Amino acid sequence: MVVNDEIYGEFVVDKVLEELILCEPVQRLKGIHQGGASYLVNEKWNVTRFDHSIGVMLLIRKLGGSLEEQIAGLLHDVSHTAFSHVIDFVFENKEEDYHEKIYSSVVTNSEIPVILTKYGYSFEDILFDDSKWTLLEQPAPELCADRVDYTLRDMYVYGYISLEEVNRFLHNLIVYEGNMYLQSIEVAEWFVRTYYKEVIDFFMDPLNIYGYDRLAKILKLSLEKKILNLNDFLGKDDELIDKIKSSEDQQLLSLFKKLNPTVQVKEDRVDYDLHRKNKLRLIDPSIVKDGELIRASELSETIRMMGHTAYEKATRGMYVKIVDN
Ligand SMILES: Nc1nc2c(ncn2[C@H]2C[C@H](O)[C@@H](COP(=O)(O)OP(=O)(O)OP(=O)(O)O)O2)c(=O)[nH]1
Repeated sequence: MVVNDEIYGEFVVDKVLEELILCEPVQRLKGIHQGGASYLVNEKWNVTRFDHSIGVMLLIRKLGGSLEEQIAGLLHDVSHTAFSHVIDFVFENKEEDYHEKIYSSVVTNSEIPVILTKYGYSFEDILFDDSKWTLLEQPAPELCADRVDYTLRDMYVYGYISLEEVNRFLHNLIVYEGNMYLQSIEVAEWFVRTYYKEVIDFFMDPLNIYGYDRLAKILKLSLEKKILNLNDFLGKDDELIDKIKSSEDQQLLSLFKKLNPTVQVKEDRVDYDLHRKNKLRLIDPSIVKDGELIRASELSETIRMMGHTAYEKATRGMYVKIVDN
């Protein structure tokens, strides 16, 4: 099977990956938007968990990761519920990790174990201990395939960075003692700037904050009214919307009308209708220099400044005034 990705290019993938890509739990991710409510307030903010999962798998492969780690990368988000992280706002889950809590049950109850067993792999060994996949996941503030892919993909597709810049970054990325690092401080500065465009400017864009708030309210109310049950969240975004709309509940229908791309909102810290904080996400990648690892912030005043600004903005949160909805 040939997989074509707009960031990493074209690759022929192994039979086991092909079967996993085509299985229902992975295909379902085509109907789960990466940015949750984002596509409802801006049609262009439409990256899916499928695009990201393929990207993570290919980035691991590009960096020489094993087939097992590529499998773990492809499947790492398979338990994301409809609208991705919006569920964390429905349940006021500050760790934003609902999908991780249900991961083993979603995988175990799917066809994934049978596929992996058929190819001689143990699904528990590959999928239930991320700590051995050092390219796939690393605690912040380091880089890892998950964090790098969602940043490059969202920022490239939404028009904030060019493919040329992405390629310059990818050429600078190396694997050292099993982890990914950068070699140049200039490239580290570019990535840190891009990461904060993603997790501060984009996540905290007043329109995104508004979309998350409205959609979380709609979903919460739909659960309370028993129009949705928790199992429905294992379906796709559109299926949930259809189920809510077909209930013909007037309160929910009128809330939905106010969730659309013509809404106008702005930041206003004095006169505001909503305020929200996201999980704090900070980045400070290590650089490999003469066989030694040095944190980028130790080498760059610019990176220290960007970190302070991001910390301030994230801990203050976003105050949103609804201008017209
Ligand atoms: N618009 C928007 N998108 C979000 C928000 N939170 C997460 N996302 C989307 C954008 C990214 O593509 C992606 C990042 O979340 P993931 O579940 O893929 O990564 P995770 O939270 O494990 O990343 P981390 O370890 O914290 O770097 O999800 C949010 O509050 N607003």
